[in-house]
Amino acid sequence: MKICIVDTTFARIDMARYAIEVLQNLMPDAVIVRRTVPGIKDIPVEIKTLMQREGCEAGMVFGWVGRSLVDKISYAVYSLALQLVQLELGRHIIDVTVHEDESESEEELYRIAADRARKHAENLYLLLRRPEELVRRAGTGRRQGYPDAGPIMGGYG
Ligand SMILES: Cc1nc2c(=O)[nH]c(=O)nc-2n(C[C@H](O)[C@H](O)[C@H](O)CO)c1C
Repeated sequence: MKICIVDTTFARIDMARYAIEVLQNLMPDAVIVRRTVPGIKDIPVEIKTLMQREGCEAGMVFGWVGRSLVDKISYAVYSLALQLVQLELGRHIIDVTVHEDESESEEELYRIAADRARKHAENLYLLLRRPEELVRRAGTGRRQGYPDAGPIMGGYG
């Protein structure tokens, strides 16, 4: 089992290292192949060609989006491209992205980034190895980077 990972030099936190720790713990048999590109718009072609060349079962990508409108437009373009790559390959590529304006505090941004990377690595493990556990978690308000929102209990319908 191979997992492909692509991140960027634009990012201000090494998010991939947190995800790799979790993946190695949950899937010690998995081989992890990692590449780094300048920014998010360079990720789609890199993750696609890497997954095709390496035969990865799935991928994870780590992006950092700046505060400006042009940054956010770049993210929208990248996000669509990533969807197309997943559809073309028929493979999951988990998109771990931190938006720099999610917090004014660098400490909080660090916490968000590490939590999101770790939880999405667990999500990838569940997608690949424990799909029934994800079904069990349906509708439970899970979040990455923040505490879970939790489920809205019945009794309203
Ligand atoms: C405007 C902009 N914003 C971001 C960003 O928020 N995050 C990021 O990772 N990269 C950004 N880039 C750079 C592009 O992703 C890419 O690296 C360059 O256009 C070179 O291909 C650009 C050009």
